[in-house]
Amino acid sequence: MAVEYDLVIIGGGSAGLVAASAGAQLNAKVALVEKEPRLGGDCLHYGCVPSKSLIHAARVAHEVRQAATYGIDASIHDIHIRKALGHVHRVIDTIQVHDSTERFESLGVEVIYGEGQFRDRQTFEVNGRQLKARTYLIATGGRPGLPPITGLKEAGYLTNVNVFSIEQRPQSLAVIGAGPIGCELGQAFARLGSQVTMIASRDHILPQEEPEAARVVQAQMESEGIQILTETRAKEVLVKNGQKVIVTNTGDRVTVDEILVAAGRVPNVESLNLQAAGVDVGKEGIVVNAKLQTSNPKIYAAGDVIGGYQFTHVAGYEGAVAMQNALILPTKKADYRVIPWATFTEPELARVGFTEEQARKRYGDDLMVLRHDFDHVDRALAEGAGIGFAKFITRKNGEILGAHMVGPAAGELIHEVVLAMSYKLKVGALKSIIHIYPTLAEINSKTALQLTKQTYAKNTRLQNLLRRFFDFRRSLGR
Ligand SMILES: Cc1cc2nc3c(=O)[nH]c(=O)nc-3n(C[C@H](O)[C@H](O)[C@H](O)COP(=O)(O)OP(=O)(O)OC[C@H]3O[C@@H](n4cnc5c(N)ncnc54)[C@H](O)[C@@H]3O)c2cc1C
Ligand SMILES: NC(=O)c1ccc[n+]([C@@H]2O[C@H](COP(=O)([O-])OP(=O)(O)OC[C@H]3O[C@@H](n4cnc5c(N)ncnc54)[C@H](O)[C@@H]3O)[C@@H](O)[C@H]2O)c1
Repeated sequence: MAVEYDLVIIGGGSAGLVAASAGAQLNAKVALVEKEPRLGGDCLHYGCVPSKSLIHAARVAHEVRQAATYGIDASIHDIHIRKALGHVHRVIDTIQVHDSTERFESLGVEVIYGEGQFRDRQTFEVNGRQLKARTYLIATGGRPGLPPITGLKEAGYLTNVNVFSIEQRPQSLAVIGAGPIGCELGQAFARLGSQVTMIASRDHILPQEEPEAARVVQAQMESEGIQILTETRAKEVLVKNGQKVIVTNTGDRVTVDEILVAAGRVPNVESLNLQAAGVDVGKEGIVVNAKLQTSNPKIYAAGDVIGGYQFTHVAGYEGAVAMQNALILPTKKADYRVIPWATFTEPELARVGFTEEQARKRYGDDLMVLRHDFDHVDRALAEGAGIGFAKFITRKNGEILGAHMVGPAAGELIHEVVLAMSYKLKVGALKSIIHIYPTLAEINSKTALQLTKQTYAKNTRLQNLLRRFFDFRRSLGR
């Protein structure tokens, strides 16, 4: 039976938009279904873009506070959160043009606004229309998860969905969850003048990261006046005298004006009637194989809705892989060997590949840990940013297994290592290219040089040989 579309994509966020634009440019007939009245998804409206824009405003405030260090008399009279959020929304509006309906329609994508559901394995119904496609891509993303905290709903709370629309800056803010959302926004609000308390379930913040790198961020946040309660879980929320009181498992009581919940994400699957389509859902989201096919091989899924690495760049990559498999032949496997990411706190924390612990489990003693501190990078010192370090984990032969950077511009600097890992270059390649002086990027060559230094320090035979060689040459007098 003939069908109307080559590909129907459900969800117009990072994964769906990449798939839609690439699919249409291949001349396939593509429809894109989006439940909100605009394209862009979480990243543009409630995630990466607003958070990084607010972080920028917060950094300006922080730098004004630091100005005296450089002999500049400056002070903050007031911080107008609505104006800071005005900057946030101007950035969103500017980027929205790139993700506009008109742009996608001009590429040949049929954009349909509405929330639909599968009727059977090949039919998706939206706005009373029955769409029939040869293949589908589900890219409906996720939403904030709500931990089981008694009284939280009744007391009211913020999440990344409504925090960028608040009218007033909370004088005091508790952040439940110390993952990337909690840390980025917690530090931003603290710098914008809120008294912030973070409730962290583990013994340090950012538990997905290399622990010693996460601790550098934690120390900086604490030095800025953020209170971090570690190994603590929010259990209950009470309302007293118009304030919210969080009762924790350790018996602490945190009294605040507002609560920001940043305690993980859940996939958007409920409204799609996936059972009718034969699509299985697991604990993390829609279950896919390496080619991003669901249990119904004509239906693909990509982005946050499949769990895994929940980043815009990964969603876009998965969208492209799924689109190619759906439209051409299902031969391409998603390759997660080299996936970088960064948390945009200050200092930034960036990572690619294994942590030291993961690498040790896999490679045992065939491991080198190379480290260089930013306080030995001249440019970092010049900029008053000599905090943090780079740590590369390699095999003894120089194969790079992972890299962790915490410090100024870490999210930019990590890309040199990403390139090396992607093209299977050994760590020596980072040492041997000439880096511009004085740049932050020198940290890459300086860290890579540690392999040579450590190897040489252990090789007493070579050291003795060289000593004798130079003794001999001096004895010749020429
Ligand atoms: C506060 C915050 C900060 C972040 N910062 C970063 C960052 O700095 N860098 C980074 O890489 N990642 C960041 N992320 C993660 C990033 O936003 C996500 O990984 C990314 O948006 C996932 O893209 P997606 O296409 O899977 O989902 P989304 O972008 O969420 O898109 C899903 C789309 O599907 C639509 N939809 C949902 N259900 C339906 C339905 N039933 N029918 C039709 N449409 C539907 C939604 O409305 C949405 O438009 C951040 C996330 C948050 C919350
Ligand atoms: N810069 C970036 O790339 C960036 C920024 C923000 C978010 N993201 C993406 O969004 C995803 C979700 O971020 P997130 O920070 O919400 O989730 P997360 O899952 O990384 O962290 C949430 C933390 O909250 C804790 N928690 C849960 N219930 C709690 C309770 N009752 N009390 C105290 N702590 C509790 C969890 O143990 C966990 O450590 C991330 O995994 C990341 O992929 C990326």
